Amino acid sequence: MKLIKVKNYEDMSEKVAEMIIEKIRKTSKLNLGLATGGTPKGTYKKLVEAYEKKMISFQQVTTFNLDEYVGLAPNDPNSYHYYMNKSLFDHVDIQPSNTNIPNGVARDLMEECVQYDYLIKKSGGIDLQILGIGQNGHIGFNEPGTSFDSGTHIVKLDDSTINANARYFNRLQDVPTHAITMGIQSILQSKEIILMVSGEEKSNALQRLLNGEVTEEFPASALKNHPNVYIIADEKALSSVFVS
Ligand SMILES: N[C@@H]1[C@@H](O)[C@H](O)[C@@H](COP(=O)(O)O)O[C@@H]1O
Repeated sequence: MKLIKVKNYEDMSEKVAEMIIEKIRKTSKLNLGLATGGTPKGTYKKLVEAYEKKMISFQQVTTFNLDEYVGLAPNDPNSYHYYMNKSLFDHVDIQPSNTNIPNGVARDLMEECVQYDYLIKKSGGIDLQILGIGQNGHIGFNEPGTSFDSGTHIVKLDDSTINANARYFNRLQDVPTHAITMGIQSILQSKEIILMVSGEEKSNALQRLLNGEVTEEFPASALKNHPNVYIIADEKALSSVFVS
């Protein structure tokens, strides 16, 4: 894992947007893995700005999102479909048919999981995967204890995740209890991974990732088994990290 230190959220967003822009320019057909949550929002804003300045086009980009809440339809303002449309897809020239997000209201959720992994495989795999991290070390919605061999699957969210994500909902009771997420193995199959970490509330997770052991009890530690991971972390996120 290569650690790139940046000053703050703004610089992290800028840096990751630059890395994505470079990839889009260099690759004739890019499969881009995307994350949601507060962390990548600034990056999506920078990508929209770059598109508006005609610096990039998304015509040749296909996207695969990591996860979606079970039970939230695409037009639900708290769904990750809605988030992606409002944060990125509605503002750039990506073909809607090239955007993929697990369907949290699929009639057969198990089948949806199988089909999602099949779709990624059929498209040639993900070239670059963007990730955030949960305070408990989750990536996507892979909670502690998830097998490193997991493909896309349905998860019951940890109470700590429900509490952490409640800030995006009107009421705690509105946060779904389950989600559909790409598995650890699905994530590790990506050719390159960028993990974004910003803010003090992520500093313990980053400390454990950098200095702790590889264990299914801390899902992000699986990234240590991948040959091509960049961690872009800001000063607040690095505030608990012991430098040896
Ligand atoms: N499923 C998402 C993750 O993909 C995200 O990386 C993480 C951190 O979210 P945030 O960036 O809002 O802190 O939690 C959510 O639960």
